[in-house]
Amino acid sequence: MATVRKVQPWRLVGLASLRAVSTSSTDTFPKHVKIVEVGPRDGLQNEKNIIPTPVKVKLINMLSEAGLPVIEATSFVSPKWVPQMADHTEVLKGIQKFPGISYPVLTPNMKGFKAAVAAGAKEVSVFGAASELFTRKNINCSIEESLQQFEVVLKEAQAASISVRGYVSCVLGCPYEGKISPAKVAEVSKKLYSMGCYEISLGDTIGVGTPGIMKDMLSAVMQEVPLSALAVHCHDTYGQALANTLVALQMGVSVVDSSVAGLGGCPYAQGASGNVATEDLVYMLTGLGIHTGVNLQKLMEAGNFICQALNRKTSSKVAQASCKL
Ligand SMILES: CC(C)(COP(=O)([O-])OP(=O)([O-])OC[C@H]1O[C@@H](n2cnc3c(N)ncnc32)[C@H](O)[C@@H]1OP(=O)([O-])[O-])[C@@H](O)C(=O)NCCC(=O)NCCSC(=O)C[C@@](C)(O)CC(=O)[O-]
Repeated sequence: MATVRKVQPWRLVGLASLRAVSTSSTDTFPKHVKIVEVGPRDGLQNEKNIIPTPVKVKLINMLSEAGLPVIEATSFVSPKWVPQMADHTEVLKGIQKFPGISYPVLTPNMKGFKAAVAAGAKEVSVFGAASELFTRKNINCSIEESLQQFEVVLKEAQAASISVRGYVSCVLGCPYEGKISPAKVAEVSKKLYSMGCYEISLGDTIGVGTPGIMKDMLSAVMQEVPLSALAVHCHDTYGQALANTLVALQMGVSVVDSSVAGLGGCPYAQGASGNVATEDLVYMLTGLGIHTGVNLQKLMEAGNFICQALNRKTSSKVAQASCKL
């Protein structure tokens, strides 16, 4: 197993000087980007060995210290389907809730929603897909049935003043169906938005997309859902996540999902690697002069902590570089 070197503050001096390298053509980018940190959920859900609950709680607390505005904490899904998330209640109850930070959790149905609310959730996410086969593999129903379940969750959530985010997976390709049409992504996104999801996160679940396809897909979705309600969620399987995210930013998207240390994958999308690393995203945004409110050094400490706990090398290029500088 790789040894994870500790991030030394002096190494960040090198990073700070690199940050001066910025582009002059930043006019089309948003001034501020909201980062949705999905590491504790998307990042850890696929880990084979059960991670002790205190490690998950400490990771989330460290990410809060780093200033991430949204940290997806866990999933209220079936423990038979995703054993790693079975400690959802303990995690959500155990973390320190920082003022101004949201800690959403995944809830596929009413059973998950009720358990999440009982554990103190103030925000939840429903998760659909633009692919019939992926929906079947992931949540054991058709797209239509999934939307019917989500509608019930949304009604209950609205009555309880709980915000709901909606995911659409497989927006740039599906592990079972291959190509997915932008029109299908737009259709599912529109339905989730019309039901009351305040934000739609568009997931390149298996990281197969390239910038041109991202542009076509976003152009179609933007006809149906306001730009201000869109987020992108790019996995980095083919090394395209930052490039795809950059295109989305150029098109005006200002919410980006990412995972500390680039951890992750989906149990129902074999071979998919983690999301774009939050460290790499923050580094790029800082270079573009885009504000995130995230402290890169504290973020790298959180990445270092979880990589040590998992006995694994970080997938963040920025964290790797900072250890070499
Ligand atoms: C949706 C189900 C539950 C349907 O699973 P099912 O087997 O069709 O459900 P069921 O209603 O027949 O229930 C089966 C058992 O699960 C229980 N159950 C039922 N619901 C719950 C619940 N909420 N929490 C806890 N337990 C639950 C239920 O009580 C029952 O227990 P039993 O009677 O056998 O003891 C299942 O398919 C499931 O849990 N799927 C989760 C899959 C998952 O978490 N995937 C990863 C997240 S999605 C993702 O990573 C993509 C994303 C979001 O990151 C974006 C991207 O990258 O594209």
